[in-house]
This record gives sequence, structure tokens and C-alpha cells, in this order.
Amino acid sequence: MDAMDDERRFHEALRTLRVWDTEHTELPGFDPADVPEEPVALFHTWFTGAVASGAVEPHTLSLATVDTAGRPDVRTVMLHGVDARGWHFASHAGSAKGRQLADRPEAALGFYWPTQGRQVRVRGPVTTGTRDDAYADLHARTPGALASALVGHQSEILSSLDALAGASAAAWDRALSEPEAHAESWTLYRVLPTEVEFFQGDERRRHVRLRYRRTDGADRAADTWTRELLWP
Ligand SMILES: Cc1cc2nc3c(=O)[nH]c(=O)nc-3n(C[C@H](O)[C@H](O)[C@H](O)COP(=O)(O)O)c2cc1C
Repeated sequence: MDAMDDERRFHEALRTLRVWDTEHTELPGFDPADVPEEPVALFHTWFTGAVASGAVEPHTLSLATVDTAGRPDVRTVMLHGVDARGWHFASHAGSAKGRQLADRPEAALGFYWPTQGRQVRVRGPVTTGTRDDAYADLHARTPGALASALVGHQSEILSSLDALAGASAAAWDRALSEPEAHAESWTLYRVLPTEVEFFQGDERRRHVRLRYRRTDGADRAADTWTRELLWP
């Protein structure tokens, strides 16, 4: 197959695709007047709704950071929790994202659940958990997750796939024989939200967008949330 064929097939495939076709999507109603005062509770409701609707891997998200030159970067990570402390994910401190977050601890997160035409966006400063937090996070997970973390070197140049195979085999052995092993660079991060937007897709394109904005109080406990609708 030559490159022209590939390109033609690509464009044909692209043209056939739609968002929110009724075969895979059931757009739920969303009344922005009937929501909690703060976004975490609504996120929990939407997330469990996404799971119930059969969304594939609803706990994966796009994590955007910026590098020292102000250039944006983005990748997929897994959600490890959401509570009053923020949205939690974990990674290696020495990775590209880890270095970007050390330099500029701000992030944006994006979730998309196509089964319901729902998107959630989160922005805010990022805090780094303690070593105990990272340890607890790592050991609450599967041996595969531990093995993957033990491989380390994330985002460094890899000399060959053989080098990875060797390191991975050693990491699996260690994860299985030493389930309490710790990957030193493993770090738990939390995004403390300053803005959270809930987007509900609508068949007639009258999408509902509801944004929560944090208004600083005297201390964190006194913070309040302003809710506003946005044009789609
Ligand atoms: C579905 C999925 C889940 C992932 N989850 C994580 C994760 O939780 N933590 C992580 O460090 N990388 C995760 N990755 C890998 C990242 O997308 C990325 O390749 C890696 O973290 C290196 O990113 P960086 O070079 O920007 O630091 C995941 C990738 C996919 C496709």
C-alpha cells in the first residue's frame, strides 16, 4: 500500500465519523440549576454516571503542563482520586511532566466520556504529595503497576527495545518477590482546582457549559465557588 492510498483511506475514514451518533451515545439531560455548590460532588456524580453508561476507561485523562519556555505539553495519565484536596494522579518526578511540574506547578486536565457526550476540564496549581503518599498510592495498585513504576527512567532516551525488555523483566521479578518495593521517583500529584467546567453535549448543538470558579476566602475552608454558564 502506498502513502497516497493511506492518505485517501485516512480522509475517507475521517469523513464518515460523527460525534454523538445515537448507536453509541445517549445524551443525558443536564440542568445546571440543579447542581451542588462545589464541583467535586458533581464530578463524582458524572464519573459514576460515565462508568454506568459503559464509558471505556473513564478514569483516563489528558494532563497538560507547560515547559520552561512556556510551550504546552500533554499526555494521558490515570486518575487516582478526587476529593477536597483536588484531582490526584501519579508519575515519575524525573519524567518530562515531572520536571515541568517542578518548574511550574500548574496543570489542566481534560476528561471526555463519549457515551454521554460529556467533557470535564479542570485547571489549577499542583501540589506534590509526600513520600508516604506516593508509597501508599503505588502499593494500592496492581503488581503490573508496581513493575511498571520500578522500571523507572521515564522519558529518558531508550537505546533499544532489548534494553527495555531486560529492565522490565527485572522489574516484574522484583514486583512479585518484593511487593513492598518502592520506586523512588514515583510521586503523587494533586491539582487543586481553581476552575472546573462541565460540558454536556446536545444533539441540536445547544451544549450546556457550566463553569465553577473558585473565589478565595480567608483560608481554603472559606473559599466559595461562583457558577456561570458559558456560550458553547
Ligand atoms: C491509558 C494510559 C494511561 C497512562 N497512565 C499513566 C500514568 O498514570 N502515569 C504516567 O506517568 N504515565 C501514564 N501513561 C503514559 C503517559 O501518557 C506518558 O507516555 C508518560 O507518562 C511520559 O510522559 P512525559 O514524557 O510527558 O512525562 C499512560 C498512558 C496511557 C495511554
